Amino acid sequence: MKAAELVDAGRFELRDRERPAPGPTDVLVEVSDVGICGSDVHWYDHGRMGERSIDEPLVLGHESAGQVVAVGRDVDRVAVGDEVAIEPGVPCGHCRYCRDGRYNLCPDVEFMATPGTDGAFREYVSWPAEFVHELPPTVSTREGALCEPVSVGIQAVRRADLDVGDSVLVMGVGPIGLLTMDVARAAGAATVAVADIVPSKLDRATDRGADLAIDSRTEDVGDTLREEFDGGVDVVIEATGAPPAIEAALDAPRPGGTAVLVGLAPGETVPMDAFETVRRQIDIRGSYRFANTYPTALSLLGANEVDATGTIDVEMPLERIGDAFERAKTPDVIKGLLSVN
Ligand SMILES: NC(=O)c1ccc[n+]([C@@H]2O[C@H](COP(=O)([O-])OP(=O)(O)OC[C@H]3O[C@@H](n4cnc5c(N)ncnc54)[C@H](O)[C@@H]3O)[C@@H](O)[C@H]2O)c1
Ligand SMILES: C[C@@H](O)[C@H](N)C(=O)O
Repeated sequence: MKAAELVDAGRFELRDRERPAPGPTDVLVEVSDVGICGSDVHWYDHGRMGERSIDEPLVLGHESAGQVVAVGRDVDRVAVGDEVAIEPGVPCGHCRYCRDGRYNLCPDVEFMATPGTDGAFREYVSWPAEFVHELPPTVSTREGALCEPVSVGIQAVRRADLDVGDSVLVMGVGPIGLLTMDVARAAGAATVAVADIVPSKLDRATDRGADLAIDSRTEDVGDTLREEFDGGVDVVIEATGAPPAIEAALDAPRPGGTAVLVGLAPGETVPMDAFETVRRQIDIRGSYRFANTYPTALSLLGANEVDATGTIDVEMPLERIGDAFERAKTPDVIKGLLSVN
C-alpha cells in the first residue's frame, strides 16, 4: 500500500509499505478521506511538537474515514463493507480515567499521528474495532473524517454545560471554532458571537450564521459583549491558542458565566485578573480532545446540524499531500482534505 511518510520537516515521501493485517479485535479500513489538522501542519513545519520529534518517519493524519475491508475473528460490531469514521485515540481501558469514562485523559492513550502511532495518510489502517464508528447512510466519508474536529467542539460544549437559550462567544473561527459554533447552536445556544483577527474568517462565520462578529484587532471583545449582552455572555469557548485571545476570553463571560479553553498555547503563560475572576465568579475549564463524542458527531452530521463539508476549502489526492499542506497553511483556508482511495 501507499503511505505518505513525513521524513523530515517540510518533506513527505510516498512510500510502499506492507498492508497491515488486522488482529483478532481489529478491523482493516480502506481509507478514503483524511482531514488536515493544525497539529499535522505543526509536525510538517517543525518536525517536532514540544519535546517530541520525528526520529522515525511518521504518517500524519488523524481525521479519517473509509470502508471496512476485513475484520478480526472476534469483531462483531462492524462488518466488511461498512463505512466507518476512525476515532484516533485508543486509551488503555483500565486506568482511573478510562474507568470513569473520561478516556481522553488516559495517560497511556495511543493517538494517531504522534511518534509511535502512525496516522491515516495511507491506503489502509488496521484499528481496534471499538474505536471505529459505522456511518449512517446520510453521512459521507468526507463528513465522517471530520467527526474528529466536530468531536473537539462537542467536548467543549459539554464542558461548558451549555444551556438552552445561552449566549456564546467563540473566540477564533478556524475549523475548530466554526464547527464549535454549529455544535453550540445545536445544543440550544440562542445567540452566537465570534471574534477573530482575520476579516475573511469573520465573514465566513457570519455566512454560517454568527449573530455578531467582532474584529478583536480593533475592538475590546469583553467591552463589546458586556454592551451587547447585558453584562457579558453565558459561555465563552476559546479556540485560538493565542495568549492575547485567551486573556480576552477570560474577560468575556458575564458574572456567573463559564470560559472553556480549547486552544493550545504550549509553554505560554497568560495573565488573569484573579480578583475579577473571583468577584464575577467565573468558571474556567479546560477541554482536551474528546470522549464518547463520535456517536453524537454522527447524529449531528446526519441531521445537518453541523456543516462539516462547508469548512473544506482544499481537496487533493494523497499524491499531492505536500501541495495540500502548503495550501492548508494559508490564512484564507479553513480545512484541507486528502482523498486517499
Ligand atoms: N483542546 C483540544 O483538544 C484541541 C483539539 C484540536 C485543536 N486544538 C487547538 O484549538 C485551536 C484552534 O484550532 P484550529 O485548528 O481551528 O486553529 P486555526 O489556527 O486554524 O484557527 C485559529 C483561529 O484563531 C484566530 N486567531 C488567532 N489569534 C487570534 C487573536 N489574537 N484573537 C482572535 N482570533 C485569533 C485565527 O485567525 C484563526 O482563525 C488551536 O490552538 C489548536 O491547537 C485543541
Ligand atoms: C485532538 C486533536 O485534534 C489534537 N490536534 C491533538 O493532537 O490533540
